[in-house]
This record gives sequence, C-alpha cells and structure tokens, in this order.
Amino acid sequence: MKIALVQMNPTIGDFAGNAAKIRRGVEQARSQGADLVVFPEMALVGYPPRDLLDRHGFVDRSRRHWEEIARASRGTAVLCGAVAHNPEPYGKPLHNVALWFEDGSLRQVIRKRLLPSYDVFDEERYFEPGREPGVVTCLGRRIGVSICEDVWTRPDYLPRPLYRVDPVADLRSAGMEVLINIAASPYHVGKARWVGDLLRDHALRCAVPVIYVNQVGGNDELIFQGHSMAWGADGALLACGADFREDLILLDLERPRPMPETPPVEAAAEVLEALVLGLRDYAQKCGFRDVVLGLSGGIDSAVTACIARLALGPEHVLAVALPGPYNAPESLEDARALAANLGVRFAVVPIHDLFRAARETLQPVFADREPDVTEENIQARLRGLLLMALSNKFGSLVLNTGNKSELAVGYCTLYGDMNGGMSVLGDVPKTLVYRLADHVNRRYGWIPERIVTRPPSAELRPDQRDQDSLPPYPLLDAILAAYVEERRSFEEICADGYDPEVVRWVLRRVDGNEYKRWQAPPVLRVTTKAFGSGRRCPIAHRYREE
Ligand SMILES: Nc1ncnc2c1ncn2[C@@H]1O[C@H](COP(=O)(O)OP(=O)(O)OC[C@H]2O[C@@H]([n+]3cccc(C(=O)O)c3)[C@H](O)[C@@H]2O)[C@@H](O)[C@H]1O
Ligand SMILES: Nc1ncnc2c1ncn2[C@@H]1O[C@H](COP(=O)(O)OP(=O)(O)OP(=O)(O)O)[C@@H](O)[C@H]1O
Ligand SMILES: NC(=O)CC[C@H](N)C(=O)O
Repeated sequence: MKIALVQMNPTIGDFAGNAAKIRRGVEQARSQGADLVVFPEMALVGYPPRDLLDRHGFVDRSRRHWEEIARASRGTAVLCGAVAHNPEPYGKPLHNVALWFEDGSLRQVIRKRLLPSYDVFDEERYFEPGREPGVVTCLGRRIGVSICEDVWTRPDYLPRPLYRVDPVADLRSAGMEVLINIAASPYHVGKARWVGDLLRDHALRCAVPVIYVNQVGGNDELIFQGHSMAWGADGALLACGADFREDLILLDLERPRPMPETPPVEAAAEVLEALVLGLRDYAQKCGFRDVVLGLSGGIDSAVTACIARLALGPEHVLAVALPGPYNAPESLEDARALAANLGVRFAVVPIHDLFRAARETLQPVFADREPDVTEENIQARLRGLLLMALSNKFGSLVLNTGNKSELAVGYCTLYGDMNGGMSVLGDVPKTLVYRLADHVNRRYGWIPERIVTRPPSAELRPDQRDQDSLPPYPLLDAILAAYVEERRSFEEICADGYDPEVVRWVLRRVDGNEYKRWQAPPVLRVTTKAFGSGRRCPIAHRYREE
C-alpha cells in the first residue's frame, strides 16, 4: 500500500482554496501511484478557526466542499481533516473530524476524542469529544485513525495525566495494523524531536507503523512546521516531510526504507525559518504585500529587517531611520549600511522638529516640571506616529520590533515602539535575538558588526543604556524563562541560586506590565509559552508571588 502524506498550508475559512489544494494533492499523489492520500487536521477549514466556528453557516459552507473531495477520491482513498455538526441534541454543537472518502463517496466520519484545552488550545469551547475509536479498512488493512491530541498520551508530557481515556490503546484493542495521526500541531523550538519520540513510542508499544501528517504555515500567532513523519513498527524512521513548507511524501508500506534520523537543527536556524514563514503567511493571508519598520541601528530592528527581507523580498520592505536628538551618528550609519546590504528601500525621517514642537505645545501645561520618562516616550510615540502614517499612505504593514525580554518587563512605550500590526520578535528573548543575528551573519553576512557589538540602548536620553535599567540580559532571560515559560514560583526560582532582589524585581515587572501586553500586537509564537492567547493573566489583581 502506498500512502501519500500531504502537509498543506490551509488558509482559515478559505474553503474553496483549501478544497482546491486538497484536490490537487490527491491528483499529484495518484499520479505517483498512491492508494491513500492523507491531509492534516482541519485541512479544509484551517486551524484554529476559533469563534468563526460559532458563526451560523460556517460549518455548512465548508461542508459544501465535501462532495468535491469525494469526487476526487475515485481510485484513491482520501483521509482529510474537517469540522462537522454534532448530530446529538445535547453537548457542544460540533465535532473535529477526519473524513474517510473512498471510490467517490464519504464512507466514514471519525471524531477527535481528546480535545486540547490549555495554552493556545481551546477545543472544548466548540467540540464534543468522540467516544469511539475510528478504524477504517484500506486494501484489507485495518487503519487506526487519530486526530492530533488523540496521541498525546505520553505520561511525561504533563506533570499529571490529563485524560481518562487512551485513544491509542483503544485503537490497538480494535486491532489496528497502521496508526495514522492527522495533526495541526503548532511549532515551538525543538518540538519536532519531541513529537518524533512520542510517535516512535507509539509505534514500538503497538508494534504498528505510525504515520503523522501535520499542517504547515502561519495562522496569526501560530506557526506550523510541517515535519510530517512515518515510523516503522520497529521504531525506524521511514519518512520525514520538509520543515516550514508544503510537501508531499510518498511512503510504500510494503517496501519501507528506513532513513537516518535527521540531526537536530540549531535553535537559531530553526527559529529564523519559523519567523520567516510566520511573517510571510500573516502578511499574505491578511492581504499585505509590503511592510515598513523603524530601523534604528540597534540589534532588534536589524534582525526584524532581515526576517522581513527573507519573508517578503527586498522590494517589499521599507526601512525608515527616524533619528532624534539622542541618537549617536553611528546609529544612522549602521542602519543605512544594513539597508544597503539587504537591498531594501530606505528613508530617513528625522523627528527633531516634531519633538521640539511637542515639548513646546505641552510646556504651558507641564510648566516647570523636570524632563523625565515622559520626554523619552514622546520620542518613541512620534516614531510610532510617523510609521503609522507611512503604513496608511502606502498600505504597508508596520512591523513591531520589540523582543520578549522587554515586552515581559514593560521596557517599551505603549503607543510608541509597542505599535505595529505584527510583533516578529515578541516571543524571542534578547539573548536569542543575538543568536539569530549571529546565524544570519554566518549565512548571509548582512548585519554590520557594530550593530552586534554596541551595547543596547533606546537612545531616548543622553548616554542611555538598557543595562542601567535592566538586569544583564542573560540573567533576565534565565529568570523570565523560569517564570513565564516554566511557570515557577518566586521561591522555586530563588532556590536555583538567583538573587531574591533581582527575582522580585523581574516578577513584579512582569506582573505589573500585563496591561501593556493586552494592547500589544499579535506575537509570533516560537517558545512553549508566548505572550498571546496561550497566556491569559488578569490585569487588575492583588496576587503577589513573594
Ligand atoms: N494598569 C494599567 N492599565 C492601563 N494603563 C496603565 C496601567 N498602568 C499604567 N498605565 C498607563 O501606562 C502609562 C505608562 O506606560 P508608558 O507610557 O508606556 O511608559 P513607561 O512604562 O512609564 O515608560 C516606558 C519605559 O520603556 C523604556 N523604553 C521605551 C522605548 C523603547 C525602549 C527600548 O529600549 O526598546 C525602552 C523607557 O526608557 C521607559 O523606561 C501610564 O502613564 C498610564 O497611562
Ligand atoms: N532612530 C531610530 N530610527 C528608526 N527607528 C527607531 C529609532 N529609534 C527607535 N526606533 C524604533 O523603535 C524600536 C525600539 O527601539 P529602541 O532603540 O528604543 O530599543 P531597542 O529595543 O534596543 O531596539 P533596537 O535594538 O532595534 O534599537 C526600534 O527597534 C525601532 O524600530
Ligand atoms: N491540534 C491539536 O490537537 C494540538 C495539540 C497537541 N498537544 C500539540 O501541541 O500539538
């Protein structure tokens, strides 16, 4: 039996476009001799559709394309992710399903049994779980069908088991000879290796081949890696799909050819590819061809500009230097040199006159108050104002350049450098921004050395340095990882030997700046815990860690 794994990039709600991709995938697989073609979870509707699922008509309109897929299945069986109504008069109104088409018609609807409802997932909000294991027969073989979370039962995944049922064990009891998992499993750094181990465990425990077909592409904050896989019953890797692009992999179950397991990719290389895809898909799926960003001569905007150039092409990136009174001359020189290296469009729009006018305008009200952070923020906000004007005039998307470390502790100005339509580095800690820059330079040599070596500064007052206001970035990032990603308590973090005063400062800053993050642009997620839909904290509360 030949099985095609089609890792496709659907667009949420584009039923006609997704169905056309599915049809083309089937045709291509058939031309290569496939007996069965497998598509990811919710391939027809895109994942996650969130509250579009509540819209009257959404599911019915997607269902109109089932017939088209059924027709494509003549001579080649098709397994494809979709959503369906719950026929029962009680419970949640929908099911997350795998549709089994054979010989031109829909033969079976298999329901997802485990509904992830943690971090970025919210499936219990919409779906009723399936109660039965789904087994289909293809060329005389019993195939166990599972949908993403259905196989996430490995005990070391969470501190305690989440589910009472084990869909894989049930499929095994039902006599499956092959396990297929269709998935929409969002990326975080290093996840593919973990998923590979999980799937291999199932293959070995059940002594059956395991086939995993994952979505690829970016949808809002989430990035999907692809990296579909097939594992033999003996735990050998039989196939592996491309990372961060669409792919079709053909697997011959009768003649499996084990392949060497791919060595782990360096984190910076992987994150760069992920962010490029995330930004490209966000821009394209929202209808933007062009982006604009402030290029300061600092490391954050430098790395963001490189990602934008890789994602959209140099002609679609406008980098703007917005020099003010406290910028060192090197900043403008470095910004100009970087823009030239990237081949992107470059403009210089000084803010001196606007800054002077703003201070003069406010002077009668401010009276004799001393300059303070207010004037720093005015500069950041004037830059935001000008970038938004360029966005309005040219129809381009403003890229936010802030990193995760400063977003965490609120070292950023609301409506100033926090503006923008998409935050490219908002889940990238500052120490990883440096590793990205290093990786970009080893690969492309774009970023002038001085941008990497100069101490980071907002340049909003004379001789300002980030390190005068913040703990050293390696220390800050370590505490942030423990608090935000690992969700450890004040006591637990201090027990690791960190100075309690520094830990207290960081934790208070993180909690005290929740209000800023509620107003931040969507952040591309690359770690296990990003600021976004997967981290929902109140603003007005009195819970203190220490
Ligand atoms: N709970 C709450 N709910 C809603 N709003 C709340 C609030 N608490 C304060 N606010 C509002 O927020 C305001 C304070 O926030 P905001 O105006 O942003 O200003 P703020 O956080 O006080 O200052 C910005 C900080 O970021 C630094 N910065 C700025 C720009 C770039 C960089 C960089 O290196 O990248 C660093 C700058 O040096 C300064 O330390 C308050 O005046 C108030 O209006
Ligand atoms: N002189 C400038 N010209 C253009 N953009 C600027 C300028 N200063 C700040 N910005 C924009 O505001 C963002 C915040 O910059 P700032 O220098 O305050 O802090 P940063 O976090 O160190 O960022 P970077 O490393 O990019 O300088 C920058 O990334 C850039 O997009
Ligand atoms: N779509 C899903 O069921 C995804 C859930 C799964 N635990 C994952 O992170 O990949």
